[in-house]
Amino acid sequence: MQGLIIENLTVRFGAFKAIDNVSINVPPGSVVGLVGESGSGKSTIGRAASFMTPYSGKISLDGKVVSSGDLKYLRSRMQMVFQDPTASLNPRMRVGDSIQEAIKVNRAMVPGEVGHYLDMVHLNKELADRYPYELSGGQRQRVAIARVLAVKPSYIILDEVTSALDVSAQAAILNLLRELQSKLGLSYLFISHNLDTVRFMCDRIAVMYLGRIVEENDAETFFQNPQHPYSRALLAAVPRLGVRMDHAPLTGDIMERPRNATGCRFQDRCPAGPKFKPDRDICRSRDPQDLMKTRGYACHF
Ligand SMILES: Nc1ncnc2c1ncn2[C@@H]1O[C@H](COP(=O)(O)OP(=O)(O)OP(=O)(O)O)[C@@H](O)[C@H]1O
Repeated sequence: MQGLIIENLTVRFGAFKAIDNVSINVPPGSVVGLVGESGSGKSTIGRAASFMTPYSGKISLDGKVVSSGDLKYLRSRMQMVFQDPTASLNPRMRVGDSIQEAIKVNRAMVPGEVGHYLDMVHLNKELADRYPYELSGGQRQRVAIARVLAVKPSYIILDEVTSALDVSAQAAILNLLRELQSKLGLSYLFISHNLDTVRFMCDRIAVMYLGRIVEENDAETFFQNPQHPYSRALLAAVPRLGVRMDHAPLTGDIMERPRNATGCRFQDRCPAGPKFKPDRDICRSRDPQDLMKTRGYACHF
């Protein structure tokens, strides 16, 4: 059967059972959200599926059961992006070298490929010469995504990928991930405690509570009519919920980085216009109020 299929996964840390017999299926081309409060076991599922944590149970990718002996196969088909891009990028490696390293894991590099992957995540090719510390948090996360894309995986586990970013960078990264998903036909296991972002991103949602999945449903049903009392409590704890961009924009479009002296190509739509300084090369508005006024139009940076 096609897809990332996790069956009867159990993870123990000593006597503590962090994951208790969890099964979850990420069909090809879909985005499945994993939500739940802190400590419920979301990240442990992601780490176990990537063989970073020992587990019992069965994990298969497009019909092939994978084990710790199949790491090369697994890494070529499935990749993971973490909350903190600083931790996943080598601080001593220039951005371009870092992407090149990821490309060369499975194949020979084609000239211009580094630039191609920077382009895919909407970063200027000139950033290839910079070190991670010379980038913003949003730019670093884009580089982490570019590295993952360079391996050409079909499945990506995204673990709280926007949690460390400010609101405008969060919106831009979410838009980028959706764009890449539809363009490349990727499948995501999207781990988040933020129900707004989950609603924006996901087709299906699984709810974790104390190491177990207590509800799994398609996204709209989950938000309209949650079945489990814990799901209802989780939703009730959110002061305000957004909706998917297709219906009414939560995060809107992405403001492009200014490409020339005349500035951002969305400048005419940017209510933060007076704050925009073309000479500074970035949209200056990072104020959530501005984002709300713009219905979420957010600059990349
Ligand atoms: N290496 C470890 N050793 C011992 N216990 C661990 C380890 N990793 C995770 N745990 C425990 O397993 C449980 C699940 O942790 P996990 O990080 O998966 O939760 P989470 O839902 O991702 O939380 P958060 O949203 O805060 O990241 C927690 O009780 C945590 O303390």
